[in-house]
Amino acid sequence: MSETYDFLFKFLVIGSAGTGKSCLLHQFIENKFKQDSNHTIGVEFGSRVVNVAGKTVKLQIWDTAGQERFRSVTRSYYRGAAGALLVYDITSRETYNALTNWLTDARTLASPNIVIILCGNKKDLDADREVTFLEASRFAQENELIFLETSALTGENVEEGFLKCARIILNKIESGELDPERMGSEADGDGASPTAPGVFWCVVPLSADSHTLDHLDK
Ligand SMILES: Nc1nc2c(ncn2[C@@H]2O[C@H](COP(=O)(O)OP(=O)(O)OP(=O)(O)O)[C@@H](O)[C@H]2O)c(=O)[nH]1
Repeated sequence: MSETYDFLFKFLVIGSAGTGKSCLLHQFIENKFKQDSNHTIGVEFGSRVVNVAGKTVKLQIWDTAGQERFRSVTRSYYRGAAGALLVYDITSRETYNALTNWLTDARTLASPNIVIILCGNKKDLDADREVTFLEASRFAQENELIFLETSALTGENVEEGFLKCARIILNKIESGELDPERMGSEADGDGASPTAPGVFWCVVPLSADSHTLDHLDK
């Protein structure tokens, strides 16, 4: 089925294993919690068309495996991403401590201008919290990230995270701070323009249906 949209944004979901990346994507696409989520092998993919500030935006979202052994594979999917959800688990300091490495990867392999939303996931498990809201807010401020605590289980702030990211990218395009053509060329690394007018940083197939979850490398 054909669909029309004004912009196409490639998004990444990155962060350590077990933080809830696949569940966040599933909640955003399917509007429900993914029971029995297994470790992602390589990369999974989902897309959804949303309305942001009067524009139709197709989000193509790449959910990457957090396990170290897949790092070289997942890194190859960063190119051309306009936005990212950087996820840690509020009940695991280890996943919080790994954020700097993930951030470096996103800014070097995708783009220094990539818009990143920091998600402290599993907000529903407040009793087991190892990372305070305040320290993560400070980290976000120091690293120019937008910060939200989310719960893929209850759905709290999940929609907000993806939509906020899309809105910021759109604002930057409309204010001229981001130039889709120029950034697309840089991100693609081959000097080519985006494939169609209004398609921003498109390096992914255009044929995927909206509201689907496709499994790659599985
Ligand atoms: N309580 C709670 N559990 C969650 C939440 N999100 C995910 N989980 C659980 O956390 C575990 C890991 O979730 P996944 O979504 O598979 O984690 P991931 O980050 O995709 O993991 P990798 O694919 O290995 O990188 C699963 O047991 C989920 O049920 C949440 O918001 N709250």
